[in-house]
Amino acid sequence: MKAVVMAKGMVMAHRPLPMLNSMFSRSSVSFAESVFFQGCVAPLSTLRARGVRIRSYQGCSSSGNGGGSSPWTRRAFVVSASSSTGDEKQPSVGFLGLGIMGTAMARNLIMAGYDVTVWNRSTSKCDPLISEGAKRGESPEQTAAACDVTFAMLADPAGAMEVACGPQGAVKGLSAGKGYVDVSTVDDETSKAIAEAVRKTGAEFLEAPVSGSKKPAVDGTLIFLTAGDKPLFERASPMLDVMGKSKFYLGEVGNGAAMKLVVNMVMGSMMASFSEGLLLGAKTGLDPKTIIEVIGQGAISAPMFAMKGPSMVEGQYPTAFPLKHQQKDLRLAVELADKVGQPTPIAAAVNDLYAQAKSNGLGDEDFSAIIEALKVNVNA
Ligand SMILES: NC(=O)C1=CN([C@@H]2O[C@H](COP(=O)(O)OP(=O)(O)OC[C@H]3O[C@@H](n4cnc5c(N)ncnc54)[C@H](OP(=O)(O)O)[C@@H]3O)[C@@H](O)[C@H]2O)C=CC1
Ligand SMILES: O=CCCC(=O)O
Repeated sequence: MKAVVMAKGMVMAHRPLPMLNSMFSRSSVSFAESVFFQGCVAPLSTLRARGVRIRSYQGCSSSGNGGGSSPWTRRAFVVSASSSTGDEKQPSVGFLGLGIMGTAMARNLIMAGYDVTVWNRSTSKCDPLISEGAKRGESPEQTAAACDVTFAMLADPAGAMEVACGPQGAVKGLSAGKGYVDVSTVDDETSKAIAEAVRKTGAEFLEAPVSGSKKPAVDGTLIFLTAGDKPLFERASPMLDVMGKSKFYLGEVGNGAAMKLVVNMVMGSMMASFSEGLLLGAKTGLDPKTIIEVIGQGAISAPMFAMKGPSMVEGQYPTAFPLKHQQKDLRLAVELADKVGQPTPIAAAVNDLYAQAKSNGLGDEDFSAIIEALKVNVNA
């Protein structure tokens, strides 16, 4: 099967798909970059007119290979030539909520050639994506009415409910044949309430919270934890593949939310424990950089420690995952545990710590700033 490699909306090379998959493995980025700089064959509009359709996406980071730093030059798409009739129309996509995650995810859909309409409460956040080819949605209702499938990436349960079911909510624009995919991290009850409202319109619902933070969102390597209407899962899969590296279908609505809360409950505790370790070691005179190195070589090594540790030692917390959202997830996890009767004393204690950090003004910092709350406690 022949396929097409594209970057920045331009065709770069035609190769058999298995060859492309190996060429564009994460270790062969330099080839992607050289292909990018050497050739372009046809613009995306020509491909669309010919019925070419995106099949999958490889997030090729150029870092360390001397490539450009612009997100436009850091990736390539693999698209398959469509059937000779080219009769499968690409769905139009709505994206509601352009925060840290939503902006990067919507951008990947635009770059993959989808017809994307974006909406955000603070409208100025739409502007960069509009200049990259998106249409401006007037409201969640109008966006959902205009699109085949609409994604929502909101801060919390209240935001997700407002955007789906509020006065100008997406539900008012939905009808049979459309789909609503909520990728926000919320609790199962919120997700079920949105599912019910969506399904009453005849549209389909999928919850699809993501594991992975700002960089995986930029690189298109998120992990989708989906549940809900299977036909919508199948219909949305090409879009999920553009934004992510894998996807799990977990059955009934609520299971995706629960999976996401389990992941983030563990993550919040890990970060708090790592912070305690760094501070304890430093108090005893150990070099924190050596602590990070030792941890990185053993059984408790984690990409998160390697990635965040060095900046934590410098007292820097560039926001990828805001601390206020980590606290929200711990709170929701503890509430879920309470509902199903599972003791989670560690998560409950860690939730209190994050809540305290949030009330001390750290909410908009990265969640790794939790170490600051422990410095305050220790010195108090
Ligand atoms: N950052 C991360 O690493 C990850 C985050 N998540 C989850 O994804 C979701 C989004 O996270 P992130 O992008 O980081 O968050 P941000 O805080 O950057 O963005 C939040 C978005 O929600 C919107 N919003 C909040 N409340 C409302 C409301 N009442 N009505 C309409 N819009 C609202 C904001 O609009 P406005 O711009 O107007 O404020 C903004 O678009 C959260 O549920 C988070 O837990 C999941 C995985 C990773
Ligand atoms: O929810 C935020 C980050 C989650 C993750 O990195 O898996």
